Amino acid sequence: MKHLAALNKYFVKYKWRFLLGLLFTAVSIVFSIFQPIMVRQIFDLLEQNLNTYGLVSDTHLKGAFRGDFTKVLAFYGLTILAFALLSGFFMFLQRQTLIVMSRFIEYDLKNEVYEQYQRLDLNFFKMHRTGDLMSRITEDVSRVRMYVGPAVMYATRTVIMLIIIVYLMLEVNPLLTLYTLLPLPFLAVTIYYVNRIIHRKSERIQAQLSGITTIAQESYSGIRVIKSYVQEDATAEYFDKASNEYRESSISLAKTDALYQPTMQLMIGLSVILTIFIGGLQVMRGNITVGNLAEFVIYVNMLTFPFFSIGWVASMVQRAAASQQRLNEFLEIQPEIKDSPDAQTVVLKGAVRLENVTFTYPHTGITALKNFNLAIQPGQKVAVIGRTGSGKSTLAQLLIRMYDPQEGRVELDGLDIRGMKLQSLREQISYVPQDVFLFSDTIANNIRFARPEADIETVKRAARQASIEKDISTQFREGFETVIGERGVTLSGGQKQRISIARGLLKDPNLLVFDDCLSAVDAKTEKEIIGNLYEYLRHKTAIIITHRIFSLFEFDKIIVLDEGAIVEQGTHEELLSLNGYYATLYARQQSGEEDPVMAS
Ligand SMILES: Nc1ncnc2c1ncn2[C@@H]1O[C@H](COP(=O)(O)OP(=O)(O)OP(=O)(O)O)[C@@H](O)[C@H]1O
Repeated sequence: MKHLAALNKYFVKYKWRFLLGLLFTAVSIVFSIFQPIMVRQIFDLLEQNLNTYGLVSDTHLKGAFRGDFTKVLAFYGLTILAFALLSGFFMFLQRQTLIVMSRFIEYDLKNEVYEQYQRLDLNFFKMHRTGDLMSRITEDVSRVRMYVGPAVMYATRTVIMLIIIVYLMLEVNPLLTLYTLLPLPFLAVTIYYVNRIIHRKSERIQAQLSGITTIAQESYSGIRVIKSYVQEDATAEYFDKASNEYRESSISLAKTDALYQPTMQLMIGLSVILTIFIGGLQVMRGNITVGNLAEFVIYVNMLTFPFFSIGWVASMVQRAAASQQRLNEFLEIQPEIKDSPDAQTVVLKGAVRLENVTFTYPHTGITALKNFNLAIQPGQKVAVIGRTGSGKSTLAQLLIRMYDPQEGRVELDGLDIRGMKLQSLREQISYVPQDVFLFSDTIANNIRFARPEADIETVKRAARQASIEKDISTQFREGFETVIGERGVTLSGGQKQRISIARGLLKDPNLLVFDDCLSAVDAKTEKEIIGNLYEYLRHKTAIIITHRIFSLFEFDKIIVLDEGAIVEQGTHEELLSLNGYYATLYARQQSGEEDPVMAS
């Protein structure tokens, strides 16, 4: 329960809505209480007057008596109706305040969780599964909403109702009150346990459903592989097995559900029978009136839902507490990569320096860079070449401070990047990653991702520089407004890479890092892009990570990485004359051979 205390700030934030909600609840209950009181009065009136009515023999007098009595009954009927309407109206207001408040809190909480996701560093995401991350923002938040909304609402209703009704009942007859209330706690306990069983079963069904969804999703996205390996039957069998398990669980839940209602009805029925039986005896003894008995029967009916909701609310609160505990733990995580208190905003010119940098990925223990040194002057173009897994991408990740090195320092313009504001640092570096990620949005919006205010001409210029403009305007009917992604057009690997390059170019900073982002582009287009880049990068610093040697591009420096350290460096000519790894790679590339070392 203590975990739920974290939500109190929201009750304070929405205090007026909350207090009004409580007031409406109380008013609605007060109006509903009049109904049994009025019924009691009608019964008592009937009891007292029917005997007298039977004794009257004069037809004229009998008629007048009946007329008056009908008027009284009509008055009571209309009053009960008016109170019921008023009670209903305030119940409506109660939901409009308390349930609406819970929706506001849900919205705030989702934003809080989402903002925390944005704050956390890459390491966190590497260590958690996407499914778990998604369930925090969906399932956990909605379970917590059940606490701040329905649970609070029903709990308040139950408490107020119990106090008023039990007081009224005790006023009439304490013994009858005891007997009437006796079965109701059993009802609450039963509901609590049945709810737990239902919840456990629903959880299992939910997990199975998400398993089925994953299988279906993978089958759709991997349909080409499935078909080409003729695995349709095997995949269908796999799906069938998962689907069958889901069906079994659903049937089991349906059985429990089917028992739920009748059990409840049975308990309520028992209560009513007990009330009538004990109450009847009390009436015969003259302790209470028939009106009291009728009043009690209505009270029992009015109390069943509150008792029912005790069990329900208890399991809701329990679930919400578990979810809130997970959320609290998550919200308390401090990202390792964050602004230091004295972090500076910088304007970068593009000087890069890595000094004795050693970096080990925390969750795998793989040391990707060892005692690494590199110095780049503003405006220089540097190529980074090396076999797969040699640490090239890691170098890029360290420059944009996705990770901090365990040893050594990374400096830009002579300043340790740990002393710079993260936003300022990342805003001034264009990083074109190896794995392209495009959003399900228009091509133009994908390109202007870093600068949403960029006009279409700027977008087109960036596309032209990345040699993708022609493809966009000639191949897609809606040009730059074409939506890409699941429900839009599918782009080729090379097209995606070039859109990603255009996104990086449009940002237009002084320092650019291209991480093997021309691997899916054909030789002719590659030549074209390099030609464009040559001009674009004239006054900028660029680090181009690549598998292939761009002999057309005159690099100030080419470094060859192996196992996290520089093994060769120099200009193209210098490296050729070394006759080492670079020279071998160049010779293979010139003769059109695949590089066996690279592919290893
Ligand atoms: N996010 C990560 N978490 C853990 N280990 C990683 C991560 N990224 C890379 N590594 C490991 O660090 C080493 C260097 O990887 P890196 O991605 O820097 O190599 P690379 O030279 O860019 O390779 P490629 O050319 O295949 O992209 C590899 O052994 C790799 O397995």
